[in-house]
Amino acid sequence: MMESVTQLGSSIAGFLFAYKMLENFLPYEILHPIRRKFRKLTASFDPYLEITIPEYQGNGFERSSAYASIEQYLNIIATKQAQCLEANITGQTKKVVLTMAEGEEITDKYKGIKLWWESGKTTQNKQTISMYPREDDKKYFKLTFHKRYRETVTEQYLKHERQRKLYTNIKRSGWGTRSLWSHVVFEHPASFDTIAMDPLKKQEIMDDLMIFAKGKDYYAKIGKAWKRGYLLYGPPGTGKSTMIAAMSNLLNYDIYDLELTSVKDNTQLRKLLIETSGKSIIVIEDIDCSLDLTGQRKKNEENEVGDNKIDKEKKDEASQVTLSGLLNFIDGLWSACGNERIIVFTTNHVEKLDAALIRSGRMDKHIELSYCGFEAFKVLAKNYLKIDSHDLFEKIRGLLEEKKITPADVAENLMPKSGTGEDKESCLLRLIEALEEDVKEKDREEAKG
Ligand SMILES: Nc1ncnc2c1ncn2[C@@H]1O[C@H](COP(=O)(O)OP(=O)(O)OP(=O)(O)O)[C@@H](O)[C@H]1O
Ligand SMILES: [Mg+2]
Repeated sequence: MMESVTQLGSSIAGFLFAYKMLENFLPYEILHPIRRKFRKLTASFDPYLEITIPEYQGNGFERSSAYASIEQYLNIIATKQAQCLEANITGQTKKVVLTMAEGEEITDKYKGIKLWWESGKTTQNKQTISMYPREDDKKYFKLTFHKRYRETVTEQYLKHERQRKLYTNIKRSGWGTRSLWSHVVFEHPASFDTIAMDPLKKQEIMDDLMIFAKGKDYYAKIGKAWKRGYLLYGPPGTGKSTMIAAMSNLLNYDIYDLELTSVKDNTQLRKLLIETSGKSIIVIEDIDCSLDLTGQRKKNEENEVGDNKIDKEKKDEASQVTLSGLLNFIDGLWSACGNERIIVFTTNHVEKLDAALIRSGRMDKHIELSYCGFEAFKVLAKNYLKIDSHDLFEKIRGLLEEKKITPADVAENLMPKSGTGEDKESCLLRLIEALEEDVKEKDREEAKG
């Protein structure tokens, strides 16, 4: 008896010793299955570390931004691999669609360190009642790497300089994801420095944003969801989209550009919004055009009962998102799961918007972007011509008081024509000419009647 115990003991010791020796030589691909089988036994010797990143964090309603960015990151790696794959399939015109089965792995390399990513899910107790339209399965990513690289991986690889992203809800399939969003890296030079508008108003907006971004404790104290809504309105070319880019650059937030017309219905809208991550700006541009938000839709449908089949099919393809669906999102789910998010609506026609949509509490701040005043002009002159003053400024000041011109048009006139070596004065003169031309036109129109 004693003998067999000793024997068993020595064979375990032998196994562990062999394992310990082998781990330095055996590739992970071979070692990995052994590890899995003998996990308990080898735990203390295991040279590999695992880090798990669950999809939902905190109370379970907050999609982790780490998970979201890993998903996107792995998508890029997988797409690159897919491109190689695609090149090998001659005569195949169909796109290779990569889907990652559970437990499947993808490898990555960072500074020569090999890393393994694995996607998986744990199935929750089906008896729990979910109030939110979220699946019961908890998805996660698992990263495995050799212990000796712990510091490099956690301090550098995982904190890899965060590139900001611009997400759109144009459907694309990808690696291991059923994500409704696709993204590109967001690089836009706009900053509040270069935005042409009244300096006091600009400062007020910047302060508002900074207070929001630092307001975690404040929002928690007053029991309010950490979110803020901005309505940017004004004519085309006054800098609404530019300001959104500047906001993202100021706060280091991702942008989710939500194209409402391609959202199927309210359910899909909810899904999209739940999939956004914290520290982000959700943008709905041209809110007045995106949707028939005035309740007209229902009436139209009633009138068109007798429509022929083709019309009906067309209508079915159209977005079924309703004003109340959007409001529910802003007030309901949004409050429950949307922490550290900014929502921005833009419109050229603020007067057309449904009062319910813009009542305060939904849109916290209304910002008007308007025609170019003298202060705004000075910012543009600095941006484009690198000047703070010029003899012609006074003349321009007078003309701007008389004439409505958008910052976009001023910018267009001020920009030196490339390759012509145009000097600053000719640029200013071109602007003056454009303004005078417009003033003359206005006079003519007035004279006509
Ligand atoms: N206030 C501004 N400050 C600096 N540049 C501006 C400003 N407004 C417009 N521009 C310039 O004009 C271009 C168009 O502006 P932008 O796209 O931001 O306008 P918009 O208000 O979003 O218009 P639209 O209503 O048509 O979407 C920008 O690329 C930018 O160079
Ligand atoms: Mg715009």
